[in-house]
Amino acid sequence: MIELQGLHYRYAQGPNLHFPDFQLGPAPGVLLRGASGSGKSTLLALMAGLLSATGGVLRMAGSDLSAMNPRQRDAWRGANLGFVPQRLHLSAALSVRDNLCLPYLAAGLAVDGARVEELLSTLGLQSLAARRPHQLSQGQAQRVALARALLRRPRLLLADEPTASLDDDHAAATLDLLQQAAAQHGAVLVLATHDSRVMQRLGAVLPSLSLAKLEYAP
Ligand SMILES: Nc1ncnc2c1ncn2[C@@H]1O[C@H](COP(=O)(O)OP(=O)(O)OP(=O)(O)O)[C@@H](O)[C@H]1O
Repeated sequence: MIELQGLHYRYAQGPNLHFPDFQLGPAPGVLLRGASGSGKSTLLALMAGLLSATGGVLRMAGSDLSAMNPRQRDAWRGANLGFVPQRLHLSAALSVRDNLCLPYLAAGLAVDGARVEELLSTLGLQSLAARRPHQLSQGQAQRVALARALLRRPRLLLADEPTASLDDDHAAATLDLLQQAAAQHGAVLVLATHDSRVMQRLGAVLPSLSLAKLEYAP
């Protein structure tokens, strides 16, 4: 499902990041761990097909992303990936329900109203569907972002530092929700974090891919 071999990425004005070889066995997901600046967000962007590797192999859900051009990666992303970003990027002008319709419209697809209602229901958002994002708590807004990520039945669910700005109780609830939602919707969870609370809560359930100190190009 996920395989890294000799993967590296060089920023034009920055470091040459080398990622460890890795293969995800039969597990419900993986934790991307490492200190600040070790490359977690970069690896997540490579895994999401948003960046193109400088070299090496990156296989995700049966596809070699490193061999695709940007257009192929865009198509792959739409079909296979749900992304919960650190900043949720909900549209302030739209209701919760319309925020969930937006990805279909942006992709030029007909809105799957039944799927929108299903996610509103399974994520406990039905009573909030007419509200706008500023009328939600942070946890509720995060659930909307999670629902949005799951809309198109992704095989992979990527989350970037989902507990970064949360207190202990909300962090625990968010991790449980991500894990349950991924399992319920049949997606493999990839969670980037440097939060030790994530390790404490999910370390026994999910294997880790630990990023080491940066290696700069000679
Ligand atoms: N656009 C860029 N240009 C040049 N260097 C960059 C760029 N983006 C990131 N870097 C560098 O690449 C390295 C990895 O950054 P990255 O954001 O992937 O780390 P991270 O582990 O996600 O950090 P954090 O936990 O602080 O978010 C850092 O040294 C960073 O300074």
